[in-house]
Amino acid sequence: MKTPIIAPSILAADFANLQNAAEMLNESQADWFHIDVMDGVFVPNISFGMPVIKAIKKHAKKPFDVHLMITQPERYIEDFKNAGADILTVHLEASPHLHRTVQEIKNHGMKAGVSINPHTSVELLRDILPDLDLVLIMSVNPGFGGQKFIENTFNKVRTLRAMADELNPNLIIEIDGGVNDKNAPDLVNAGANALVAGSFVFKSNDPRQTIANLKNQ
Ligand SMILES: O=C(CO)[C@H](O)[C@H](O)COP(=O)(O)O
Repeated sequence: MKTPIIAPSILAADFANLQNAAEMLNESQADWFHIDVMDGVFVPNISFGMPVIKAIKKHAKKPFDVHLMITQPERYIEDFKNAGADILTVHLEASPHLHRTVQEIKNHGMKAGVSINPHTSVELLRDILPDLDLVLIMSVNPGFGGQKFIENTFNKVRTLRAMADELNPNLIIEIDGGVNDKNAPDLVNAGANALVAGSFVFKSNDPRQTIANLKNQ
């Protein structure tokens, strides 16, 4: 089995100790920091924004994989670049001119990702797929950590990997929501190559070991 990229989600960390969380991730086998930005409009929850990302960046030694769960994300591309984003992912459902948004992200020197909600068909990505570095498939309804993984995600990963083999073989397929040591191997076998894990990592007794286990199963 191929070794996946592991991107622990800061959403599940102790917000009063984000420096500790960053140092733990620096020392772990995590590949990226996953940063969830929520606006209370696109999703029914508010997380944090640019100032908090900048503060974490000061202590981080790995790329920032920033997932925008906000409406019209094109308004803030430069701000997230300045805050420290290396990969910027926007929702297909939130950006009416997605092609332009993706080009703008790349023009700002970041890798470009598009995310889809559980109800959105991967087929809707076909025409934008050659332009993307990453697709993030939500395996829970976005807005909250700690939810149950939606099993239909496996079908979506298989369909998307087949599309990517044809249109964009280097595409990173990232899964976000309810990821744990039970579903991770099957996700990778289905074609995913990046896994976000929030609660499973940060609520475990030994987050560093949990990350190592996810990476090396
Ligand atoms: O994007 C998210 C929520 O919208 C979180 O990244 C995702 O839910 C991961 O958290 P957990 O691993 O606890 O499910």
